[in-house]
Amino acid sequence: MSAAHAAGASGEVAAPYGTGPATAPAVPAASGRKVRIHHLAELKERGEPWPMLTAYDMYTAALFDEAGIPVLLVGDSAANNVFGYDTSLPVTVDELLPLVRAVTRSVTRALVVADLPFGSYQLSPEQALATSVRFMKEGRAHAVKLEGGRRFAAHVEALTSAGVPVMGHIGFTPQSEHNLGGYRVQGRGDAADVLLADALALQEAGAFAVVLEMVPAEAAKRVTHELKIPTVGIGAGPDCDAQVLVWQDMAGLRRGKAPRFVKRYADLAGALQGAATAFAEDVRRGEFPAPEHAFH
Ligand SMILES: Nc1nc(=O)c2c([nH]1)NC[C@@H]1CN(c3ccc(C(=O)N[C@@H](CCC(=O)O)C(=O)O)cc3)CN21
Ligand SMILES: CC(C)C(=O)C(=O)O
Ligand SMILES: [Mg+2]
Repeated sequence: MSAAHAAGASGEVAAPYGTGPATAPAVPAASGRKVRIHHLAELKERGEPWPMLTAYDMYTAALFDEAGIPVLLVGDSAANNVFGYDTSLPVTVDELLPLVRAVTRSVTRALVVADLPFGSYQLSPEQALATSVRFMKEGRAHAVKLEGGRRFAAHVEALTSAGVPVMGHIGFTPQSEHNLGGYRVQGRGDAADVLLADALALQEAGAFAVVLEMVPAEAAKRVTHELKIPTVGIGAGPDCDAQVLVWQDMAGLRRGKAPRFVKRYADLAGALQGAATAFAEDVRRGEFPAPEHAFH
């Protein structure tokens, strides 16, 4: 895939789902209708994989929405990818809320999921609900996501009972990186049974989907087949019902070594740095502004 194609410059970004000629789309792709959680369940039934990306601001939210990404995640990975922290642990609800608000303001159809940050839900189901209500009321989020399996089933239950759709997240859970001993694959060998038990508990508690991060492809395949709700993989192989990436990784804005599970579809770092360098040179040479950029 060319960079121009990947960036949508050609205007022919691949239709991501449900656009077969005679069949009604499972997700209201170009119709302008809002994506709902039942659409995602329908995609699983049809065996149609769907994409999810993070978004943290207006332009990315609007572009990804127009590109037909049905679900956007305002990740707590904003810690790393917006605020410049070295882990996702320090980011707060007060830091994430304005990003969630910017994204929900900028989409017409994507389902926007707000990631609950470390410390904002673990204390109790009540704390999880209070935080989620802020993301829904102030951020206008459509759903929330939290990390953890069986131990968080009560939290998920409290949210879904209150009308808050919940996406789970198991496998490698970055908010527990110090407990898990760093960025490591989870669910190898016997731990695959733990992964499945956690996934089933989240489904039972009412989660509408579950992220599987950095788990062996075989374990993710098993969980995907055992669950009625969709699995969303990141470093979890090809058999998940959906795939998610952090947008700055996918678009090559973040520099340095990307995790193995990342595929780069563009070189935004190169493009942006090239633009800034060209602008700087123009100004230093007195070539910008030209007459057409000035008022006469
Ligand atoms: N930009 C970005 N992308 C992400 O995918 C991401 C974040 N930030 N922040 C929050 C979490 C942290 N994540 C990460 C970050 C790095 C690796 C990583 O470096 N993985 C290596 C080592 C794996 C190993 O040691 O087994 C890899 O090669 O995949 C994995 C997950 C996923 N999330
Ligand atoms: C990587 C995704 C699943 C995430 O949780 C985040 O971006 O915060
Ligand atoms: Mg996250």
